[in-house]
Amino acid sequence: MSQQIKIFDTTLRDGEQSPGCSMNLNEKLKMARQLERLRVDIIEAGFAIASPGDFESVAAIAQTIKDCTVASLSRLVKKDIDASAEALKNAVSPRIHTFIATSDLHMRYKLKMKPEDVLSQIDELVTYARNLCPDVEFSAEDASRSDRDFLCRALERAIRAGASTVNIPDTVGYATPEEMFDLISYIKNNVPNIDKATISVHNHNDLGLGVATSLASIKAGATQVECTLNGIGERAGNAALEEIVMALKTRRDFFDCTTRIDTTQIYRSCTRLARIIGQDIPNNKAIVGANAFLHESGIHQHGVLAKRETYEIMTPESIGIVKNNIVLGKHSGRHAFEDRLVSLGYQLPEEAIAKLFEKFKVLCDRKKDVSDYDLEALVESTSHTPEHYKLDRFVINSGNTIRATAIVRLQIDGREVEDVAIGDGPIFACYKAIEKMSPLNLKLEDYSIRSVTEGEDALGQVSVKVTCNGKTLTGRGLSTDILESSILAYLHAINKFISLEKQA
Ligand SMILES: CC(=O)SCCNC(=O)CCNC(=O)[C@H](O)C(C)(C)COP(=O)(O)OP(=O)(O)OC[C@H]1O[C@@H](n2cnc3c(N)ncnc32)[C@H](O)[C@@H]1OP(=O)(O)O
Ligand SMILES: CC(C)C(=O)C(=O)O
Ligand SMILES: [Mg+2]
Repeated sequence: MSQQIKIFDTTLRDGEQSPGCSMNLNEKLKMARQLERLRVDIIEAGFAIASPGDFESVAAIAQTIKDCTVASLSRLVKKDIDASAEALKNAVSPRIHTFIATSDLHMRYKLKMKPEDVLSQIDELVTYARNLCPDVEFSAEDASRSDRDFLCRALERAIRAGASTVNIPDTVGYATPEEMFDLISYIKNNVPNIDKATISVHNHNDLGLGVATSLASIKAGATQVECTLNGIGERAGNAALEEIVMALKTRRDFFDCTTRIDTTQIYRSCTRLARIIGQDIPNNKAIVGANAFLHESGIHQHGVLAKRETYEIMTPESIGIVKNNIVLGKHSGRHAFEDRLVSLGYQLPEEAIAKLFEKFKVLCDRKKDVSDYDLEALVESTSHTPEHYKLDRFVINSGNTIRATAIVRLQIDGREVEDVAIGDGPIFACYKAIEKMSPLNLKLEDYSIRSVTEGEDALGQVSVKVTCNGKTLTGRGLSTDILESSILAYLHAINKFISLEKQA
């Protein structure tokens, strides 16, 4: 019988450790609901001790998600474990995930602990975690660079203390696929009672091998794999969920493994994440890149026309790319609009649908046909952040021989405010005018624009990264006018800062 592999998604924890990928509470909840629809087995919701915001997100996800286990990360430290247990107290299926490094390098220079003390800490604190939660995962950080026999002793002690999952991370993406295969085989043969625990892997992508080492580990007998959507994560990222899942599905003949994943939710999950964090998926990204199912050259086109399988090993439909024959536009009514939202996987409250329908109608005046991409962009860019700063209107004077001048009028908490500024280009003139109206000390770190759809009336989505008081947040704006999208993106980031400050 095929082996079922558990998919442990850490987009909201390790993924969020990726620079510029921070998400606020609403964004994390939105992603967690999507991960539930994707049917991952475990959602790592955060690191509860890390900050009040992280604690709150773990607690909210634990409370909301019913069909997946919800995990919170903790160092092998009492107060971290307590924070995880507390944040997870309302979860249907909670998991405390606790870790400590087992490599000489980490123990000596980072933890400044003797190996024997690490083992005692495993005995004491895995037991402590197990008394607070029936499901405990233990990770041996930097396992792939650890002394194998010491690693086996650490895993043995963790299982004896009550861990039901032992995770063998390739923390710095150093291992080759063959080495990971050997390591998992060695652990299976040398750790007493290993059959009482699920063997998991968590592989990083520093050498671009994260997916390959994960698949090799599965081949050797690991039955849980930790991964993230789009492969986001610390440094070069983690193994990409969509690549692992589709490799197992497409090459079932080779791996003989299944997952619980609804693969038709993959495309939606990856694009939704990309929109939320404001990081585009590269065109050539495996599975979900824009080019993944395109055929450019004549010989390939000829082959695909003759028989699709000549150049396609999976179908776009299998990851949820669907063509729709009902065209949404200015003459569409609320029923068709709502129906399309549901088919795109959005279950929204009445007021949210009503607000979106209004925006949809405004968009229809500017755009002939509204595609699924437009609609998704509209939903994703509809801010759940209270709009303290709202755009009223703007006027720009710009040209190739003059510096740009922008007059921007805002509603700030209902008050009308206007200012003017000169800048290098129209966008930066607008940003300067906004900065003059705000007491915040804002610094634009990154700006990117992309066309969400095609044609003259395409929607332009602007993503900005802005730093203020040591925090970096992203903002997104969407419009058929790129100057308007740019202003909306900046205001979105400002509104997020203000909401964060009000929460603190
Ligand atoms: C491989 C990974 O992805 S691990 C997860 C990485 N993620 C994060 O670090 C994000 C969240 N982290 C944080 O918010 C903070 O680092 C906190 C709240 C956890 C700790 O903050 P601080 O108390 O200020 O400590 P700081 O981060 O500077 O240093 C880490 C401390 O934890 C210790 N530590 C690190 N890992 C572990 C562990 N697994 N178990 C026990 N102690 C550990 C370090 O030795 C160091 O101890 P010291 O303060 O006695 O020198
Ligand atoms: C905390 C552990 C599982 C981790 O993220 C790593 O080792 O990369
Ligand atoms: Mg990691």
